[in-house]
Amino acid sequence: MISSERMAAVDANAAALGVPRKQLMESSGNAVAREVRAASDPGDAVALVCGRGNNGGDAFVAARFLADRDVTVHLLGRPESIGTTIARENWEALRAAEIPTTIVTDSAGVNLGAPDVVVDAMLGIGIAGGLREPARTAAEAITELRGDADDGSAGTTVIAVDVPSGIDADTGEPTGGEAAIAVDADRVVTFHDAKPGLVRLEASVTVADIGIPAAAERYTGPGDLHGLGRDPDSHKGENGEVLVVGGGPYTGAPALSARAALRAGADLVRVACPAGVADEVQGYSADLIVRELPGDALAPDHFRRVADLAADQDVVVIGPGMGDSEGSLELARRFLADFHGRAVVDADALRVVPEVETDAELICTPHQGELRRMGGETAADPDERAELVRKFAAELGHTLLVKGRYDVVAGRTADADAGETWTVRQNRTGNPGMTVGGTGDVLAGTVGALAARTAPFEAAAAGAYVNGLAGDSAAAENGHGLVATDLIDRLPHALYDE
Ligand SMILES: NC(=O)C1=CN([C@@H]2O[C@H](COP(=O)(O)OP(=O)(O)OC[C@H]3O[C@@H](n4cnc5c(N)ncnc54)[C@H](O)[C@@H]3O)[C@@H](O)[C@H]2O)[C@@H](O)CC1
Ligand SMILES: [K+]
Repeated sequence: MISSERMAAVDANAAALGVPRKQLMESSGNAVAREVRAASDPGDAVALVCGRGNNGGDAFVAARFLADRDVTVHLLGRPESIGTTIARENWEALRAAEIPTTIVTDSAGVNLGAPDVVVDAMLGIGIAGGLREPARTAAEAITELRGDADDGSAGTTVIAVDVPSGIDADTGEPTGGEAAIAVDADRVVTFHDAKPGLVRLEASVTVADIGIPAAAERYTGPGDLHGLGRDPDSHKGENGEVLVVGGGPYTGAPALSARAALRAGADLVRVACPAGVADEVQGYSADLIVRELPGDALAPDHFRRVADLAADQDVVVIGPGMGDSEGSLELARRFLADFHGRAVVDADALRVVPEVETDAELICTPHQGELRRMGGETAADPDERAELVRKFAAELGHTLLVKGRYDVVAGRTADADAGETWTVRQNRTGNPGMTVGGTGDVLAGTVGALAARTAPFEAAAAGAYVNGLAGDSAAAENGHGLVATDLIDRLPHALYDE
């Protein structure tokens, strides 16, 4: 089962793996043609009713695969207004092949004749709101042709491409509201994986394999960055306020996390650190806002102050550079037990996570050694390791990002029917040069900034991906001599250039 949002991400990941959408469209169209063939005989009349997006594009391809049927392609809208290059190219291929087409510019122009089969390729997962004209009138015409399937009359068979037009693939409900018009299909050919909304329809559903490599789902890719876009009208603070709690024995770590959070797009980042190191932390960058806690190390009596500072933050990053003194660990314990928000837990703070009962949503970012210390297991085989991490995340009830040559990210994803499920994804970006100190602090800050804008699992997956990309770009310039600060400056590029 896959949501339309995830489907779009997987599609982008497939393109990055060298399987572009036009290739997928060829497979989708072929699958639609197979379904038409199964529902008709040679010579039968087939009307393909097409919108101007890629859903229509699938049917343009299907028409080429139906040479022995009497096909007519009805385009709803002017050819110049076809919205995507690949759909337009397939439209032009139809014209060049002299396959019969008609152009329907308004509702009065809807005339589907009396076909044996109608292919509904008006709208797929790109629909917004209720069906607009002329799609609305065409949907009514399709319903009329289909007749009352229950009375046994041999009406026209209606085959929907991906999802019946006017239906939300995620919910199965009409996109224009309960009473809105949508196509009633006999069959649906959907692509790659079942969609949650389709199981609620009466239509029979075929899931067609269109050649999306399993790696497009198993590994993070550019699609995992969807949904992180900033709203151009947003105000200061709306793109995230992050509090980094750390420092004491080390000063660089909290500063690296905080600067990474800024570069990953957070608007305001504060560092709460012991007063004894505050000047040094501040000295790394004028961009940082430093809040001092009395003494030289994080301690239990900082609890109230840290909780107050955290109260109005989107995300807290706790752990970088705090060390493992009992007092500092006790502060982490108390803070996490009391906290209700979202936090990235890194470095020495990780070891308290299994001991703490909390309502907070945690994203834990251990390396293999820290994972073991938390009670998690690891394995040499990547898939086995991924499954162990998935199970451990479910057991902890928190998102895990386990760093390694392939990072493993496991977390909760919502599934309308199954309730919550725990999913795992791996990340292949990054390189051996990143074993240098500080890259983990950069990752924690990056994930912190992203977790202010998207759900924990998505933030962890996207963070691992961009951190590795930034590392690869740093390695391209500095080889194995790369340092953690090289990554920070490359984060915006990794996140926002496609
Ligand atoms: N991996 C994927 O996601 C794949 C998707 N494919 C196809 O691509 C489809 C999605 O394509 P698109 O994203 O181009 O979107 P659609 O083709 O579903 O719809 C976009 C078009 O519909 C118009 N539109 C939107 N809402 C409307 C409304 N309420 N009334 C009338 N017109 C409306 C838009 O202006 C645009 O022209 C899928 O459903 C599937 O059929 C396949 O080609 C292959 C792989
Ligand atoms: K459709």
